[in-house]
Amino acid sequence: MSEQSQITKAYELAREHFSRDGIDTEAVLGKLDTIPVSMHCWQGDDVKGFENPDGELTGGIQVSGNYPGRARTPDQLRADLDKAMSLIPGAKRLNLHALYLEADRKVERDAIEPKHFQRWVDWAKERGLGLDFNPSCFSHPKSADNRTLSHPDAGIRQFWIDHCKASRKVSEHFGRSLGTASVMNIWIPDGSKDYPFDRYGPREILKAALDEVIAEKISKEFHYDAVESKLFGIGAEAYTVGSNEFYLGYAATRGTMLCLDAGHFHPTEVVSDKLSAVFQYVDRVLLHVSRPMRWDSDHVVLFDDELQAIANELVRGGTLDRTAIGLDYFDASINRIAAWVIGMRNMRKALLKAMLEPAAKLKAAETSGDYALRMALFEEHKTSPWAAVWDHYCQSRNVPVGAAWFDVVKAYERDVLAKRES
Ligand SMILES: C[C@H](O)[C@H](O)[C@@H](O)C(=O)CO
Ligand SMILES: [Mn+2]
Repeated sequence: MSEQSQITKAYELAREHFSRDGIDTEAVLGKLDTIPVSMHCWQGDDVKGFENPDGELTGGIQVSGNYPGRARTPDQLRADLDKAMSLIPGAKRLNLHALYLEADRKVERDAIEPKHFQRWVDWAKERGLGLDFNPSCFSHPKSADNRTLSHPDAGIRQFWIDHCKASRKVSEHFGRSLGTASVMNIWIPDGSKDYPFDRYGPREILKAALDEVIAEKISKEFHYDAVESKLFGIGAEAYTVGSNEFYLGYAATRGTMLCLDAGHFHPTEVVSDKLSAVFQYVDRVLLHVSRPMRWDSDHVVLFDDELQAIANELVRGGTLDRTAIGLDYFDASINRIAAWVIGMRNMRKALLKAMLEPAAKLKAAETSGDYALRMALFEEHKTSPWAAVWDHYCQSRNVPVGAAWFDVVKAYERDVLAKRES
């Protein structure tokens, strides 16, 4: 029997298995197809961008590793994205940072315009992709002292306010051009290395600055604002202006999205437990799915317990429609395209596995207080034939099944990446 027929046969058995719990796997796969995952452009070039690629990465985030083949031009990055996306099933978006503009001369951040991203828009349109956006408030001389939107100097602060305002115009242009709203996430590195005297003042300034940034109404048909909290950064260990409490309050009172980055909390805290809490107060959430390793290390997303717990929460809580899922990590120590593919496939795998849970039985067991049954069902689902459904999903969506995608990445590495300057 051919491998293709084996996959189909295994799927038919799995389909029967899940139908016994009233789950229609075809309907699940149809739904899965429609859930977009936003792939972050910055995994492809170690967060360097095209404004000043030789500049230093600042803002308390770090890329480690020196694997050859990094994209050095927008065309190279787009080619790498195409290759990665061809190996990932389901709906995808691309998440761009302002650093990835294209211009024939230097454009200051407060002067970026939609035209500097038009080639990205054309590329996305040809592929039927949505675009998301981020102002880049780091890796710049004006962010050197770890203050941007909360800067005490009104001139510097205004520069960053204007950058964020200009970014909203770019984001709106994405939404208008592509017919799908762009989510624009504001993350700033503002904080301090050691204990500050004044924790209140900078937060008061930040609140006013953000209010100025979002003052102009933009239709949600085209654009959403999101704000991303953080616990600490390198060089900002003692105090982060945009903390979780700050942004939760901001999003709840201003009606913006709240961005939860899986690496931005105390190591024993998990985003999966926060979702059902914040959804009581904010309408929409942006997820930065990442993998912290002892700190906000931005490791490649694995198919691990927390990823599954995040997906379970979105499915069980019925909040998928209120969530924008994006990835956020940057690993320069391995093939960068493989890093994208692994994380993106894992995200979708976790969503699929969550959608195949015997939800009705689990709910009934919990409601009736039969916690042993609940535990048994959880445990049995771990080894249910969900992986056969995943293989069929990949096969039927014309992307490689199993690790076959890795051969494609290796061939691309040999034929394309290895020929790039080192
Ligand atoms: C480059 C990203 O915007 C950045 O990683 C941000 O989202 C973040 O998580 C900073 O720690
Ligand atoms: Mn993030």
